[in-house]
Amino acid sequence: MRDYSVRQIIGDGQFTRLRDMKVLLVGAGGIGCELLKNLVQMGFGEVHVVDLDTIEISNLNRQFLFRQRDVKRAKAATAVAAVGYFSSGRLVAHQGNITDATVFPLAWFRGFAAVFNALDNVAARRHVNRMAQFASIPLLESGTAGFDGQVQPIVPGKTECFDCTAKETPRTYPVCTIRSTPSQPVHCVIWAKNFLFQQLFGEPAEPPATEDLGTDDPAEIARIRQESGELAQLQEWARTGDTARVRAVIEKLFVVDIQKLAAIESLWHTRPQPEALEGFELGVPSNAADASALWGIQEHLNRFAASLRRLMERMPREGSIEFDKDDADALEFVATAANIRAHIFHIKMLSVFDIKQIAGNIIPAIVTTNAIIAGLSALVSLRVLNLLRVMPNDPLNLPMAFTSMASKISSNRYLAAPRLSPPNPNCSVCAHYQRCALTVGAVRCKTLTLGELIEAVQEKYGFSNEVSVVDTSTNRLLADFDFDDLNGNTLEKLELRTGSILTVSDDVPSEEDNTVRKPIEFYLELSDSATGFELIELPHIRVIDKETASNSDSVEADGKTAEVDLDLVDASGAIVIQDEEDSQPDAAKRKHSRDSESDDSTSKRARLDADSAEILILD
Ligand SMILES: Nc1ncnc2c1ncn2[C@@H]1O[C@H](COP(=O)(O)OP(=O)(O)OP(=O)(O)O)[C@@H](O)[C@H]1O
Ligand SMILES: [Zn+2]
Repeated sequence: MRDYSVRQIIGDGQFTRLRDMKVLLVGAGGIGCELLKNLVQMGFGEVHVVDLDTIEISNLNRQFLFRQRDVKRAKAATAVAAVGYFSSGRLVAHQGNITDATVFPLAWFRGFAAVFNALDNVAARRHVNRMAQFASIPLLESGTAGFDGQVQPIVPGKTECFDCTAKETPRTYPVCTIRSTPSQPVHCVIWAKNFLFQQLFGEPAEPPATEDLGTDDPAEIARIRQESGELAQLQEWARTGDTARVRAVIEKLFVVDIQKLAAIESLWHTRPQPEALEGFELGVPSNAADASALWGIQEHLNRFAASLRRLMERMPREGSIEFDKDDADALEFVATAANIRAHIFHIKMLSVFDIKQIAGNIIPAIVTTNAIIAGLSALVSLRVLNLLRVMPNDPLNLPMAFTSMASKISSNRYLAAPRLSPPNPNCSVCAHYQRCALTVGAVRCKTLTLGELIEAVQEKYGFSNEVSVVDTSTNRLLADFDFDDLNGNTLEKLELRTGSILTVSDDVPSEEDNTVRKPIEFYLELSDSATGFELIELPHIRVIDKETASNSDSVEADGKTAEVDLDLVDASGAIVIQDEEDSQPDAAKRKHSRDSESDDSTSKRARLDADSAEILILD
């Protein structure tokens, strides 16, 4: 009997519960295909799979539910069809973007016993995390990067959430390191790809502001500015496909510019001085082009000249060329330019293959890591769903699993399972606010004004007369203690709809009990079925005093409005909040101190969780 093993592990009674459970899997890629197979084999009663994408040929090497004939078909439906023949439960596929609140509203999330994330980007992960918090359902978050992988169980209110720790943003380098003082191969690759290739063949870009150059040295700033001006000439040659100028371009980039740079003595007290390629010769590229071998400088020069010529020839036809690692001319140009620059600056040269990985921001997906992580995610879910009776009263003792070979968490073990942390009191997603859904009839939305809503909230939860209301989903300030211009507008006019998140906060102590209320986030749901003529039905939640809710004294009551810069008004009349780090949650901006053990695992996790498309592997 197929269920035999699971029944043995969790017992017949618990297996009956599992058979009744409906779970959601988001993402049917590398981890998702493995996980779907696991969930079906475990016997969950109903599994829904969401994926927005269709199958690419490059997915076939690791997304084993897909075959050649499936290329271009929807991932979710194909994956479901592939496991259908051994499934004893109900399977439902959805092709769509999980962040689309009209297709996947909060009410829909509420129907699941647990959500499994098998995504590849931070934005979607963050969205599902927030929905799981609103719906109060456990989330099994997972991710892999090469040999590293991680599973984080998130139990709302009990363990830290995906946003409790800052996620790494793409790595950036000061302009001066890239343009003047490279010291690592990656600096040369970025110069070749993001600066040189972009300047010669890309859409014209704004020059960086002086304060962004990362240096105060006036001679160096003047040189960078002059170099940019001289590039205009090179751009003109590239744009018009003037291939007679190939030699002149090389002369400018690798001789004249380097001589000028070498002459700025202040730069070379602590670094080796670059050496210009004076008297270089150009020859014919050799036929043997092994991309994983290290070529000599002459071969690089020959190939740089040849790829430059080919790209120049394309320019009059194509207008501009965007860097694409799979465009052979573009890759050869960037790889050879990076290595010639590395040679000049006495930096190690790399193979074209290695440069392709760096320039394409590629970390190879390892099918075994995906399988291990999917297996752990499925196993941990038994604990999260209380199907295993092991220390059920200690949610922090759920294993958060890491593979550790590459992340060096432990040199002796491949897997590490550190204890979970409780929610970070400063996390804007799981701790800083209280949250609940607010259902308004679709018809009522056309008449209900913002002012009426504010009054109802004040009355129900004991807020003062000076509340502020922010539409967090679009970052608009709708009302404030000295901004009530929109109070007469209806929710419909304010373009509030299903999926809008309204944050209501207050800094003034309530008259009722002289305490300052913790801000509330309302997830707005418009319902066709909600009728009734009463104002609105506000959910019953216990409104906690801000001081008791948070034991941190460094946090302001309202992280969002505290950073408002009131200078932009949108079409609806709302004030657009100019938040310096829009994409970062409040938690990400604040330092979160922890003990050293969890610090270590946290920083590892931040690295693993970063959007894989944005990670740059350096060594
Ligand atoms: N917002 C989203 N809504 C639904 N599915 C998503 C969303 N964002 C990403 N996904 C899906 O999550 C899956 C992640 O899988 P994986 O990391 O293996 O990436 P991939 O796109 O399949 O592979 P690769 O990036 O290497 O081509 C993909 O199938 C992707 O379509
Ligand atoms: Zn959190």
